[in-house]
Amino acid sequence: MKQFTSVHDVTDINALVAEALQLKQNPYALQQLGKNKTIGLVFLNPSLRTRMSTQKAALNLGMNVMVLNIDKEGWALELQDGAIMNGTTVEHVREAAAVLGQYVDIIGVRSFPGLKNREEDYSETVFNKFVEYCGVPIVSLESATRHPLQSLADLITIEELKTIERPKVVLAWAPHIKPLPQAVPNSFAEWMCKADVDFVIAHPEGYELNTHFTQGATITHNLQEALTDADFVYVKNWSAYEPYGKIIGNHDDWMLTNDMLTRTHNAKIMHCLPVRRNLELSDEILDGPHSVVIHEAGNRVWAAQAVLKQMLESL
Ligand SMILES: CCC[C@H](NC(C)=O)C(=O)O
Ligand SMILES: NC(=O)OP(=O)(O)O
Repeated sequence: MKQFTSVHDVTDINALVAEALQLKQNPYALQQLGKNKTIGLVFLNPSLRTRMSTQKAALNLGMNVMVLNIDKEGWALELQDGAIMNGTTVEHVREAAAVLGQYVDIIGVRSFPGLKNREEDYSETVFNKFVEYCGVPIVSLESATRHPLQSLADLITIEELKTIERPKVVLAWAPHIKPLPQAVPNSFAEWMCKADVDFVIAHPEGYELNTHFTQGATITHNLQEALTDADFVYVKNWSAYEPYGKIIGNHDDWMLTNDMLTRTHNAKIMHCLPVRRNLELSDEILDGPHSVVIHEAGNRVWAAQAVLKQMLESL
C-alpha cells in the first residue's frame, strides 16, 4: 500500500479488516517491521482519537513517532502557489512538506475543509499539496472530504459485532450547532457501499451528500423508516453540500432516543466521536446498552496498525 487516502487505495477491504483483527489479537507480533522507521503525524486541526491511536499503532509496529501541530507549532503556512509572501504567512507548504519528508518515512496529515469554498475543499487542495511535495507515502488523518482510518475502524467494528451475515447499516444525520465537514459521512458511505451490508442514509431534505460517495446506498428523508430493522445506526452530523457548509432548518427531532430504537433490530449505536451529548446523541443512548462508541474508538488502533503494516511492507 503506497498511500492511504480513501477506500480506493485498498485492494481488498475484507482482507484488511481480517488483518486488523489479527493484529488486535497479537498487537506486538511485528515489532521488527517498523524498526528504525519514522512516522510524522501533522495536524492542522484538533484531534484526540486519531492522534493517540495512530501513535499507538506505530509504536506497536516498532516505529519512531513524531507529532506536529503545524497550525500552532509550525510557521504560518502559505498554501497558494505563486503567492507573494508579504503578508502574515512565513513558510510555503512546498518547503514545509518537503522538509518534513526529509525527517520521516511515512507522513500522516489532518487537514479539515474551510467549508467556505466547495471547489477548493473538494479538490483537496491543502491535502494534495502535502502529497505532492512531501516525497514520502502519505496516510490521511482526515482530509477535507474523507476520513478513511475512521471508516476502516467502523467496518472492523461492524464485522466484529454483527449478529447476521449481511446487517442493515443506517447512517443517520443528527443535529449540531456548528457546520461540520462531510468527510466522515462521505467516507463511511464509500466504505459501506463496498461492504457486505444493506446500507441506508437517512437525513433531512437538503443534506444530500455528493453522489460521488453514495452510489449504491438507499437514501431516505424518513428516519423512522430507516431505523426499522436496523442492526447498526451510525449517528453523525454534517453540514449541507448545497448551500455549501450551511446549517439549514431546525431538525432537533432527528436526535435519537431509546424510544426511536424500538423500531430497530436491537441496533448497536455508533459515532466517530467527539459527540455533543443531548444535541447529537442523548445521554440515555450514550450511557445505555446500545452504544458501542468506545469499542469503536478502540478499533482505531487496529485500523491504523493494519494500514501502517501494509505501508511499511511497501517501503
Ligand atoms: C472525527 C470528527 C471530526 C470532525 N468533528 C468535529 C466536531 O469537528 C468532523 O465532524 O469531521
Ligand atoms: N474520530 C476521530 O477522528 O476523532 P479525533 O478527531 O479526536 O481524532
